[in-house]
Amino acid sequence: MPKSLFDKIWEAHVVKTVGDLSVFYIDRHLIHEVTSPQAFDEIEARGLPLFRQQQIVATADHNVPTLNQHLPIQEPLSRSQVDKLTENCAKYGVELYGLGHERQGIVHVIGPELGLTQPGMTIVCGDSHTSTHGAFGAIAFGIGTSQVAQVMASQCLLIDRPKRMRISVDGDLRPGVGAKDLILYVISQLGTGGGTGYFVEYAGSAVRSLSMEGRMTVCNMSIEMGARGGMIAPDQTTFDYLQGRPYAPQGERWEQAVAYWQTLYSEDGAEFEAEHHFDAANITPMITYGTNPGMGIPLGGTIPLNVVPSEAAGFSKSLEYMGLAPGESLLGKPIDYVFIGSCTNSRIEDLRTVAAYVQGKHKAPHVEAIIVPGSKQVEKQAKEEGLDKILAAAGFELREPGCSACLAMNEDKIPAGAYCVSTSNRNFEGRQGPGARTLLASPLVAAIAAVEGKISAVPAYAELELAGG
Ligand SMILES: CC(C)[C@H](C(=O)O)[C@@H](O)C(=O)O
Ligand code: SF4
Repeated sequence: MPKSLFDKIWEAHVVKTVGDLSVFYIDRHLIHEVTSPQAFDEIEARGLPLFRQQQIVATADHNVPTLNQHLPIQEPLSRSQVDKLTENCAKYGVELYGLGHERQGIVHVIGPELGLTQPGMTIVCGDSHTSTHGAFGAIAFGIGTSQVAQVMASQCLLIDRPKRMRISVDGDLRPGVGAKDLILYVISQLGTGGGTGYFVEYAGSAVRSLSMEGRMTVCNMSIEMGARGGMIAPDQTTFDYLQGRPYAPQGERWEQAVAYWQTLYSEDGAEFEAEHHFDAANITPMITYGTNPGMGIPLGGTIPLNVVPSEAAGFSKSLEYMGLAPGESLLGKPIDYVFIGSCTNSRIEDLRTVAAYVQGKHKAPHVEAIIVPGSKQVEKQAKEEGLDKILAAAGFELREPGCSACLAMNEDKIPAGAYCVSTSNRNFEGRQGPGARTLLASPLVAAIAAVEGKISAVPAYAELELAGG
């Protein structure tokens, strides 16, 4: 029977089945300061050793400040979380890319960057956006804290097998439309529960044409439609990205690895419990207007006038929180903040996109524009390429790496009532600070909004529309 990409990796990692559940082997376990302390406590309380601590890699990202990282963390809770991680890693011999390390960064940015994330692997982390790593053709998913302890103790998880879904996007993405628009579009079509119970494979020519950064953006947001994870079959783009990275196989082992990775694709006739097809030509620059990532519309569109009765109450509450009305267009809406960052869009390509647009321009005076690179390496590369100067000249503040205002667990908060165009992945109430109003969009849409001081059309796309393209 023809196998899917998911089937191949799944079957290679099932140690044994117990009724409907499988003992599933984990190749890489990534940890951070938020969800690891309780797991370490449990290991400690039970007097267990870490089964394979060399397969665990840690970073400090959620609680780190993005200014003056060389100084002790001021905020007591954040400091204790990060200190605890450092202590636990030292005690248990876990490799840590902590604050001050030249390769520190958001866990989902540094995994791929270090070459820890590889095709065919199983990767978990106590973090929902672990789905990001699926961009390399891995089965990667977020787990709860008790499961973090389970993997620490056994390098395995007891889980049920998810159903398979394939989402194909074919055709060429239009100018000004990127990976973020693609995934916001898909989620707006399928809804935040559209992927529940499934593991998604993204396929089709539009997906194939994306860079690794773009593929990570897409897989990152799989969780926002309820999916367990997302994945993309590895190809030459994947191999080129990985070659020479610190943890990537070298020499003869590289050749062997590539030969194996080339077998990782869904065969013709492979079975999927659900399939969806989209045409890339229908995807426009996107923006969200509500308080879940499924509430997205084309940038030039209008907020729906009404929704199905079962969702009416939530819809009204959401619009009230956002200070927006049904039928309203977002174009021309003044904004207060622009946040470029998060594991969705804080990689070098994202910073390049922003810099290319803002070069020779300046942000609007009333807008605060913050760029938080995903990792020290992204920050370094941005400086090497001179992007820091372009961004500074345009009035953008380039900070130090971390999760930052994506979820405001550090000092970086958007004030109550303020509108923030954000390249992150969640627009929940209070996500960026109590009362903050988040509008999710691509780095390009965010950069344009910063310069214009209001939500504005993407020029390349608008011209195309005017030309009848
Ligand atoms: C703090 C962590 C557990 C959480 C997650 O699981 O996703 C965070 O990263 C987020 O994005 O909300
Ligand atoms: S950047 Fe945001 S979404 Fe990503 S791991 Fe950090 S808090 Fe979660």
